[in-house]
Amino acid sequence: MVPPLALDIDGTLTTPDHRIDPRAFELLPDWDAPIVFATGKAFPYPVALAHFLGREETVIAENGGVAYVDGETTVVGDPDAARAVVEAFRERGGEVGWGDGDTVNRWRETEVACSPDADEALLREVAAAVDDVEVVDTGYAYHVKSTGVSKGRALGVVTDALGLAADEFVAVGDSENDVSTFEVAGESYAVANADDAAREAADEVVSEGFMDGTASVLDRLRERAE
Ligand SMILES: O=C(O)COP(=O)(O)O
Ligand SMILES: [Mg+2]
Repeated sequence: MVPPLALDIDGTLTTPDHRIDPRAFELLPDWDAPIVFATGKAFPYPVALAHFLGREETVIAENGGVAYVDGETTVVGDPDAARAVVEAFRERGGEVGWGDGDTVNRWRETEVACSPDADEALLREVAAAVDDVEVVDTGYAYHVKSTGVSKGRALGVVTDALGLAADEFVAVGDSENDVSTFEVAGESYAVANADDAAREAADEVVSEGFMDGTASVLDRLRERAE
């Protein structure tokens, strides 16, 4: 039997230019165990991915702020604190940086994401003045979020609902927001493009980057199961 998976999305199932790698549509629909998509993106993104892969919508969004399994949604974190930080950041001249419309934050319920082009030093300075709020850099955004909210904690909520233990899962990821997943999963892999925090936390750093790395892990898990 192949193991259940906890998969990050950006940097892990994508190409270097941020597209879903087409191999996700070959490798994941028939994976014969649960898959949890665990992302920093807002709730609709992993739901849509699971939907279009023909998988159960079992997802963690907003770095653990939102978890969805078996039709149940769990929301944790203090969105008002995150919004207050971003408001103060704006008052001091900072820009969230996604342009008009801002679909990155439109459906976000527990945190606020700023563009990688945003003024990181100013954002961190403003956030440091507020209790229980932190800034997490995924390489794709700076997330202003409640401390204590994490993908790893949300994975506990999801695995309980599935009647599984987190340590039965194999996790693949690429950044700081995957460290908590790596800590609770039974086995963890960082792809070659991973940041230092993810590399350090992973059981293994694979030699290929992005979906090449993830595909190599999945191949290995399948061979092992045979
Ligand atoms: O939304 C981000 O910043 C990163 O998303 P990810 O957790 O799927 O890599
Ligand atoms: Mg990622």
